[in-house]
Amino acid sequence: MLRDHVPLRDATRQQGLRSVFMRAIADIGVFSLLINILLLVIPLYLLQVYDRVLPSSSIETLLYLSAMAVVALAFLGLLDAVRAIYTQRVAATVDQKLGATTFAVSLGTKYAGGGLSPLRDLASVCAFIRSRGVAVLFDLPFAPVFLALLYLIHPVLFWLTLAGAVLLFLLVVANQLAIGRNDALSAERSAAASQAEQAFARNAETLRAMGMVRAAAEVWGRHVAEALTLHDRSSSANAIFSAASRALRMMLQLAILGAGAWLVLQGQMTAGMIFASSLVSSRALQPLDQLIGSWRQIVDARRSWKRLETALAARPAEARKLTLPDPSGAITAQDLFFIAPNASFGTEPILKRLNFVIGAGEAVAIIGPSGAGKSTLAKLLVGALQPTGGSVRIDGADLRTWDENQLGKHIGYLAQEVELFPGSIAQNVARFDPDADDPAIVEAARRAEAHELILAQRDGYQAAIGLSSTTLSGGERQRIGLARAFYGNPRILVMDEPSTHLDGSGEAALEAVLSAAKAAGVTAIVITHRPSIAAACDRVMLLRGGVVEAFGPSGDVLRQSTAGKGLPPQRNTVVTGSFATTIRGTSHNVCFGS
Ligand SMILES: Nc1ncnc2c1ncn2[C@@H]1O[C@H](COP(=O)(O)OP(=O)(O)OP(=O)(O)O)[C@@H](O)[C@H]1O
Repeated sequence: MLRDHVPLRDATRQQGLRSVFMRAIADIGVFSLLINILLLVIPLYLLQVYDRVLPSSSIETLLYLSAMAVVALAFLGLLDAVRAIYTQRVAATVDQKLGATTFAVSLGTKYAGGGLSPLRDLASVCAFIRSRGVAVLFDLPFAPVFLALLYLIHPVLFWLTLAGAVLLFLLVVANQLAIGRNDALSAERSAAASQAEQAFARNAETLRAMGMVRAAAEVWGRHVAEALTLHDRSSSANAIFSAASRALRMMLQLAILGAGAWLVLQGQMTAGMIFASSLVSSRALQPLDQLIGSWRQIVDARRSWKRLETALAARPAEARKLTLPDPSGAITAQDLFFIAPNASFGTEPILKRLNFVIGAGEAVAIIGPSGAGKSTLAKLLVGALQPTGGSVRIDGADLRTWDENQLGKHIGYLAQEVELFPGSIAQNVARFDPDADDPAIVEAARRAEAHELILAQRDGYQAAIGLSSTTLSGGERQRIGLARAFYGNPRILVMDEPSTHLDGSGEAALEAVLSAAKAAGVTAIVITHRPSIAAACDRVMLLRGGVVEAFGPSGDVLRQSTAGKGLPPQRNTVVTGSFATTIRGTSHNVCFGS
């Protein structure tokens, strides 16, 4: 569970991980050293049996040697198991230390993995740490030690094995060249397939209703097919190189045996040395051979780690922020400027140097045509987006200087698309606060006029919301989202089109909500296309093309917007009641529309 993870603000987090790695490298290094020493047991045993036991026909020596070898091999097995368990623990520690931060990074907007989740990268790194690949890397430095031993047995055997090692190394390089690019492309295509799958699954009903299932399957299938083709290509190459390296190793073993026999015939070696050197030579080459088998996993893990490290490093430093006095709710925008983070050069900014002040306890409606930047402004005001330039200040303090956990409790935000999360309705209303008390949940629901509709659900407040929360209607979701925004009596309430799904009574309820908020001194900002809701506010801000075109008492601004005073000529507008309504996508003028 997240709560078991180290808190995000632990300043020593990265340092802690480094010390875990250093300690793990030292400990696994010691285990590997002992394991590799014990790997010499069988060659030594053979040497002793051939060169001592057989010439002396001593059963006693044989039994004694065998007992020693069995004990040593049991110890080897134990060490191998301990090393494997230890690496599992290291993986669990990495997961625990980075889990919460990685989760927070995954909530960020853009990730270098191009669709890959940082959590998937963390999982891939941890899977690698748990795998045999780590043991291979730790065994690799002992290969030269085995080579040196061979030199002591006979230089010819050493040169022969060294030549084999060079050939195996060339195979490792060729293997990487053959599969490296394919693997990267295959990962990209898999990510695209999984993105498409998630998007299609979220909108399965639309796909079915409009007969798009086959077309969607084709789009998804294309990505999967490309990924599989690339994966198959690199897997085939990897299989060929693995087989070639195994064959090469066996041939080398044969060559060592042959060369050993020749050296015995020349009187330069004993018979026992033939078998001992064959085993030592195979130990020297084994890590290189295994390296080819584990290569893809090593490369994947390295790539994942690099991406993760970059993303974690790019996270703003989390120095402890001073707890400021609770906000009264005054908002100031200073030269507020926003351009989409991934925008190409020359792209028009979404918001262009906005300057305004909203007093504590004021109710402000933001109106404007589609694409004016209203939702973007709402996100900037609640800190969901960071401004490209300028600042948003709450009670005079830049949003960036507030402790987000402290400020978050005083902000209620209802996004345009209300998403509820898996859990009960009560948990959703209480923002998953583990210490939430029931009266506060009910109070928030009542203020959002959601209490009755929640009670009408089969399990009331305990009703479970699934992954897609489709059992609730759009209006029900919106009211529960509103209750969530009200939870904890926030000082600032930002609602992005809260009336989208509301019927006439819902709209009246929303007006009542606004009046109640005003009476409680809450700063309420509401983005709306409904004239009655805008009229219920103290002031109205008319936003168009990323600039504030008018900001004043609601009556004045609403009159100005309906009269089209000072605005470009109207096109395709429909007059409803006393207000002109935008037909989306065609009008450039009037503010109210569906
Ligand atoms: N992440 C983004 N990347 C690129 N462009 C964006 C991004 N977010 C918003 N935009 C663009 O910024 C403009 C303003 O969007 P925004 O959602 O703020 O408008 P809006 O006034 O709330 O519109 P509506 O009334 O339709 O909800 C739009 O043209 C939109 O395409």
